Amino acid sequence: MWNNINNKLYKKFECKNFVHAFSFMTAVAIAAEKMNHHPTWTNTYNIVEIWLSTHDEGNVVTAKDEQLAAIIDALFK
Ligand SMILES: C[C@H](O)[C@H](O)[C@H]1CNC2=NC(N)=NC(=O)C2=N1
Repeated sequence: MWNNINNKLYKKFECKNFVHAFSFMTAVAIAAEKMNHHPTWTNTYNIVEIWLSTHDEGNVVTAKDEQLAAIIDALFK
């Protein structure tokens, strides 16, 4: 589940391996680009950590972040 930490939605995804992590990130990147709303993230081998906030609104959580979070959850398989 996503946690609201310091005005960012945060979630840690544990993937099977690096290939799974990177294919998940690729799917997220395509979705993010389509909605012109982009994650802040890190990847270490099978772990993908994601933070979502809206820079244009002064780095707060907006409906766009909630929307992207739901899409990301749906893409995690
Ligand atoms: C110019 C461009 O449309 C904006 O900077 C977009 C791009 N992607 C973005 N992504 C996020 N997470 N927040 C934004 O406010 C944002 N704004």
